[in-house]
Amino acid sequence: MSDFEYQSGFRNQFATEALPGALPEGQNAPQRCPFGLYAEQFSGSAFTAPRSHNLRSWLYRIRPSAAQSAYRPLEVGQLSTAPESEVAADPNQMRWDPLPMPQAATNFIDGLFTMATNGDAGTQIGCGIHLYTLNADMTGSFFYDADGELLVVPQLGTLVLRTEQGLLKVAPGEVAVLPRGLKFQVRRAAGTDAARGYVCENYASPFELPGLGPIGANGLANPRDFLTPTAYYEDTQGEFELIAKFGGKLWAAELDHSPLDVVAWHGNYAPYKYDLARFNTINTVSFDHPDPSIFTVLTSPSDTAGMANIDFVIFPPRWMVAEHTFRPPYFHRNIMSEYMGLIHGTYDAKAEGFVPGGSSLHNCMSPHGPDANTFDKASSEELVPQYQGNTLAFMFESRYVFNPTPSALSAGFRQRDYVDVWHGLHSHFKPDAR
Ligand SMILES: O=C(O)/C=C/C(=O)CC(=O)CC(=O)O
Ligand SMILES: [Fe+2]
Repeated sequence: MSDFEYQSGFRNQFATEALPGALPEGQNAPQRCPFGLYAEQFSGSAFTAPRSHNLRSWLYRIRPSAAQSAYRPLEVGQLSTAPESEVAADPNQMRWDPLPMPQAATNFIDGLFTMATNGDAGTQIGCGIHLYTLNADMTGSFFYDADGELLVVPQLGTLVLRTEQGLLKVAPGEVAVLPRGLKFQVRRAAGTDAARGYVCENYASPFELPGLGPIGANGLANPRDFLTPTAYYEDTQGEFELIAKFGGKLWAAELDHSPLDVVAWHGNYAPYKYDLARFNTINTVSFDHPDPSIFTVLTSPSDTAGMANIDFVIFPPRWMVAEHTFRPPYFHRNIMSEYMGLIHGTYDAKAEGFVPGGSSLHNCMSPHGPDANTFDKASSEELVPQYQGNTLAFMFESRYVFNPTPSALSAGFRQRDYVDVWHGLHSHFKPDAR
């Protein structure tokens, strides 16, 4: 039997037990739970949230989470202590090479590097964008994030996410979402020495599937392709550290047992993973380049309809068939701010310089689009159907302006000449020749 077993569906009312009979029957909090377990509710929405957005699970565990020491502040490392360390927003288009791989032993938490944040974790608006590089497993430590839900986008190396609610294996090309508050540790899957990727720490409304409007009942990311783990527990005593991110800072508490002691659980608040290759990509079969919203995988809405706190958008392998069209992304300026990453291959707006593991930032109303080489090629190429197979880019797009961190601004891996990619775009204007 594989170590990894999943239940299919997006935010279903799942029910899973690692020990048959561990889930109470017909109620959540019996006077005494089966097998002497403790009942604990784990909530991701206010109790009074509308039923469609009400998120909670009931965990049946060996010890309640409250059985831990007091918290003490912990050194923050490369993680931004939002908001004090934020610099003012910057309208410059920015691009970065990949974060260099670590030399010394570095686990997932040690290796987090904050690139940009917006909004504010305390008031639950906006997000933090982090990179991770790691070459070591978390063994004696566990982590939870009170500031936000974590969308993990591996770019290199396969991760094993050992969570309270079960085990997930996540490879490049897949993404995982770990709900706010979930305790977990990150290890490397067999065959992975080092790993690298992106994390969107969503301070606000949890990710949900976008509405499909006239697309209909099917398409884009389909609910059945989301996978939530089955219950897994270990009954391990020892000295463990529980690291929490709370209020932009790290804290630590001591545990005398592994917190992965949930024997059974039921509910709709749980981690999940999704294989981006399952995305049912919809695009033009006539002319013009559609807006990237057609590629939305998950959305975190804000209080204003249509203005996402964050949209998670991908640019997957797809056919390009548009006739009499400039096929790459058009030049544009948006109210939404865009943070991009590349998982593999090349992105169609950039002939070079935007590499796997790299990042770019185009803030509110800062102009951008294809580089000069891409413009020249796409303006004259023969418009035969073309399969764009070697590509997987993504975007964290937000209504809130991103503030790059001082460490991202001063990083050695920042491309300080990025704006030059548009310098070769000269005038072709000939008023007497249409
Ligand atoms: O593909 C699209 O339709 C639009 C995508 C974007 O807006 C992303 C960028 O603007 C990043 C970039 O060009 O580097
Ligand atoms: Fe853009």
